[in-house]
Amino acid sequence: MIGHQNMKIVSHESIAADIYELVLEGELTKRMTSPGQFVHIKVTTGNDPLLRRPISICSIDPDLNQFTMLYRVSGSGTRVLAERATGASVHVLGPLGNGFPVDYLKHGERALLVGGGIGVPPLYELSKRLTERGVHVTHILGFQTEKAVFYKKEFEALGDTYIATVDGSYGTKGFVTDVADQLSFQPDAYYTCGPAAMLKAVEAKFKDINGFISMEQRMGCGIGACLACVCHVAGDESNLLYKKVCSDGPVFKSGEVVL
Ligand SMILES: Cc1cc2nc3c(=O)[nH]c(=O)nc-3n(C[C@H](O)[C@H](O)[C@H](O)COP(=O)(O)OP(=O)(O)OC[C@H]3O[C@@H](n4cnc5c(N)ncnc54)[C@H](O)[C@@H]3O)c2cc1C
Ligand code: FES
Repeated sequence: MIGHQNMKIVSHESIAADIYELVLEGELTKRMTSPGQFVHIKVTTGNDPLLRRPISICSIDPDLNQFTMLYRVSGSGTRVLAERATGASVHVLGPLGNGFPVDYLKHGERALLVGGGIGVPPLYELSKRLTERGVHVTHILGFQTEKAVFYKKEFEALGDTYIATVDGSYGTKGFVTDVADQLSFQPDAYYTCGPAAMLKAVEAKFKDINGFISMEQRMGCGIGACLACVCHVAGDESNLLYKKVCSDGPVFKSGEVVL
């Protein structure tokens, strides 16, 4: 159920080029149950910027009432967020949207998790949940360059982890699909989050396998009221049917929406 709360910053640090790890504490954490959901953050106590920023839930620790987000500084809102110090609080609305279906796969089955850049974070909590169920996970994580790589060790602790960088400075040179071409097994399902071009390529590559795709779209309200985030339903020739990424997604079945 959606709630909102001023949550305390218990840790906030830079972990890669322009990438920050932010740990927040508060009772709202107890409502965070599904990996792939996101929160809508008010980055300051004032009105500039006015709009909240959607950020994925990366990891949940219900015992400590804490959850972790990873974000990239890309514009005015995330720049302000990066200046918030440990001990301060930020107002959080969430958890929002529908996450990845963890129970789709059974014990002993194989999941392929494919993340690109700032689409990697929600796959971490997902991977934890899948491994807890006895699902074998393989991760393919794509970044621009070595300095942008994050959470490699964390993913390696859960399953085989392959890194691709566009400039070849770390891991395989190229895209996540270049690594996927070399896989020696066929996954029972795939889960993916990242830039639209990557999602399209992954969906095309695994067209015979069921997959779950988390979309990133510019958002306003985050709760299904403003229509800022709509995307078209696949196969709808009238082009009149749409889904709201914030409340119908952000996770959709492969082939469900136009990427
Ligand atoms: C469901 C979801 C999960 C996301 N998870 C993460 C995450 O875990 N880590 C992370 O770094 N980023 C994530 N993003 C992208 C993140 O929301 C944007 O990078 C961020 O809002 C940019 O804000 P800004 O102030 O830096 O940029 P600005 O360009 O100043 O933002 C201006 C406006 O555009 C919106 N906006 C800009 N870029 C995006 C974008 N790519 N997606 C959605 N809205 C955008 C902002 O929310 C704001 O309303 C996610 C987006 C969505 C939709
Ligand atoms: S952001 Fe308002 S409807 Fe999705």
